[in-house]
Amino acid sequence: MTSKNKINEDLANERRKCNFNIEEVTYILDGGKEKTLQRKKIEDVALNGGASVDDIPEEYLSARERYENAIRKSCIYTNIVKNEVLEITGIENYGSPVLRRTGDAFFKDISPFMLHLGMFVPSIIGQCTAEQQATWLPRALDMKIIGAYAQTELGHGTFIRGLETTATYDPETEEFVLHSPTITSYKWWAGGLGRTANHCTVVAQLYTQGKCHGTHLFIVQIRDLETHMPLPGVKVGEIGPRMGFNTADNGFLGFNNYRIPRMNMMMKNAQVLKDGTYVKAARHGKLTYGTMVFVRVTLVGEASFNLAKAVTIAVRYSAVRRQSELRPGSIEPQILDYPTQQHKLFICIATAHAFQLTASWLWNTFTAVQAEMKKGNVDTLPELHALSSCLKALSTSDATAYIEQCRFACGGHGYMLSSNLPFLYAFVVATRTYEGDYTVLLLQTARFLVKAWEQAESGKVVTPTVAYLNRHFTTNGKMIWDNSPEGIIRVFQSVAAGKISLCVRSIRNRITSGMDHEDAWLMTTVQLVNAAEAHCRSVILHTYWNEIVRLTKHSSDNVKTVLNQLVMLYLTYWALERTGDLLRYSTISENDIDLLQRQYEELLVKIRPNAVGLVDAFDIRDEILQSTLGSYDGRVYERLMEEVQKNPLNKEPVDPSFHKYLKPLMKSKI
Ligand SMILES: CCCCCCCC/C=C\CCCCCCCC(=O)SCCNC(=O)CCNC(=O)[C@H](O)C(C)(C)COP(=O)(O)OP(=O)(O)OC[C@H]1O[C@@H](n2cnc3c(N)ncnc32)[C@H](O)[C@@H]1OP(=O)(O)O
Ligand SMILES: Cc1cc2nc3c(=O)[nH]c(=O)nc-3n(C[C@H](O)[C@H](O)[C@H](O)COP(=O)(O)OP(=O)(O)OC[C@H]3O[C@@H](n4cnc5c(N)ncnc54)[C@H](O)[C@@H]3O)c2cc1C
Repeated sequence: MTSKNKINEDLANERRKCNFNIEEVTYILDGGKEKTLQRKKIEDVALNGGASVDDIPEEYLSARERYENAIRKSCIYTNIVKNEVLEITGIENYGSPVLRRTGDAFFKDISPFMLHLGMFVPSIIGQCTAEQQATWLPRALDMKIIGAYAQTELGHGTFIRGLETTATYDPETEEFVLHSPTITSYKWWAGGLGRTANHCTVVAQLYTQGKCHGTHLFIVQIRDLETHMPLPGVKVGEIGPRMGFNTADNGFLGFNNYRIPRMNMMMKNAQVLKDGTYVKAARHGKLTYGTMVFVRVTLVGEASFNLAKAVTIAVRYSAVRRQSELRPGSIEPQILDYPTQQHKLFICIATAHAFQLTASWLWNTFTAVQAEMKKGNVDTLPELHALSSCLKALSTSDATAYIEQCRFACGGHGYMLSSNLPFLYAFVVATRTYEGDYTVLLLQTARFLVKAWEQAESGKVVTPTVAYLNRHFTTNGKMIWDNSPEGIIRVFQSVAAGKISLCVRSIRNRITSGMDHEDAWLMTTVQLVNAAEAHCRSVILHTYWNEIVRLTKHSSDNVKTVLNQLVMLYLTYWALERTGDLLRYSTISENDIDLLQRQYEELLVKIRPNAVGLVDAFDIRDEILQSTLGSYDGRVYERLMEEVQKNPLNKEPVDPSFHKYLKPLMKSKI
């Protein structure tokens, strides 16, 4: 073995200690052995040409160079996908999580094509008629046209109904006239829009026959396909440097009475006929928000995957890193041996599992609701909206906090961009805001919860994810504390029910004392966000536990044990985090809390020998991790030094600025 492929001795030892079958866990996380094998096959095809094709790491490049380099790599990757990968997966899997995952080997930041695949293509699939799809989809999938999703404006992101861009139908020419009437109506933020896209989905207020019918979606060509020049009537550009997303050319866009054919309105859910007659969405008023629901659902998996990357880096690094001494003269321990370090990291492993299993479950719920909607039944849509909203909010917010925790767990080296942790953080922190801000989405869930509470109060049986509300009305007093997994979950559901109940009481009291409903709701929103968070926690705890029980039925004993330890760690961790709530809504005692604390600390000890095995089970290839601290071989210090060689600042022994500025300064007299 050369020193280049030698595995760090401490990491090798950790792998010898691991007592469970790593592949078995990988299969569970991937959703079955076949899926793992398929993923590995795709990764082999896509990455074996050497994915990270940067001579100079992208962080050293100027904004221009960085963008050009991102486009170059996007094209390399797209060609690999088009020519080789789609043969394995089938065209319908374009944009699948596996391709998204493999793409990370090419970009530390983001591909300018991400929004094309992540939102432009899904909006064609979800919002266009079959005829329109036949026109647009093959061209989009083949990258003959490249799109963005331009919804947010300078003045409005959250409040979609407040968007100002107008699309006015002209029956004379059978065209829509797109217009940006104010500065605040300029589209702002859309990824890929600034420099890359030649088309985009535009969300605009639809006017026909003198009446406004609210926001609708349109496919709009913005650049010439030969010259890439913006078309007359279109003003488009890049919005400027931002925290993360710096290779995504987020853009602005304005229209000056810009005309598009009638058939460029996405007409699956509502239509404008040739004569200008508006035909309303037959099924549900919010179906035009469908692309957002789809992306929120996928973001739960994104949160899991990115957290898995961060904790893989931090756990491997913590096995390699040695620091301090426990007793005078003793050998310095691996930092992974500190319980405080385990406390920081093991919850991240458990959370990545919890989110991955919840993401798969949510995806199944999403496809079931889609199937129902195809049959014309929209009854399950409100629950899906409530679920996808709160799960998107919590998973992105927790992942953000834990990725930062992983970075702190790596000390000074965690600040190096070459660790990849700062990139991961900047990417994930934005997921908390985009596709619906954290608070705003929890308030959407709260609306659903208050309604469900009222239904349960009137004796109606409510849908499964809030079934605990029916129980709330049949039991008296506080929930009896019980330290079993099912017991902890029940208590968390009682906490949620209790909080929702307090919200309803507050709203009613405020109305009784003279407020109108809107003000009473507004004054209660701090509590409502809190109640929606509690509800979502209970959903995650419940789903994680249920899925582990179901998925480990036929697992080997050691896999069962270690996955159970993790889910118990998760339940115990959250019980300890929420002792205030548990004291308020259950019969938990001081003594029970002491026991929980001890149980938690014992779980850290039990999980410790398997920690490296557990992160290996995420099976994230080095090319995808792109981290000096987290590679499989643990050559941390060597990689940090190798990276230094790529630093353009080190090219010459003396920097030209010395002669230009420093020396004159040193020579000058006071
Ligand atoms: C290289 C390979 C790449 C591969 C790629 C693979 C995938 C990668 C993964 C991911 C990449 C993606 C990267 C994305 C980047 C970012 C993109 C963006 O950010 S795009 C902009 C998003 N913008 C928002 O999300 C605005 C948030 N605001 C809203 O959604 C709404 O305005 C909202 C919900 C806050 C309020 O909407 P109201 O004002 O129209 O509605 P109200 O009056 O509050 O509610 C009326 C009723 O409608 C229901 N409702 C609202 N939204 C609904 C919905 N979506 N579905 C069903 N019902 C809904 C409500 O529950 C309510 O129901 P009741 O009256 O209580 O029964
Ligand atoms: C990296 C990145 C990429 C993006 N990509 C795209 C894209 O491709 N396409 C696109 O269309 N958009 C995109 N966006 C825009 C994004 O979707 C919006 O920024 C997001 O939806 C938040 O809306 P906002 O900016 O209007 O925030 P605001 O709504 O102005 O939020 C500001 C504050 O006000 C609070 N607030 C707002 N309304 C309420 C309320 N009703 N109740 C209580 N509190 C409230 C929020 O909680 C927040 O604290 C992107 C954004 C980012 C950061």
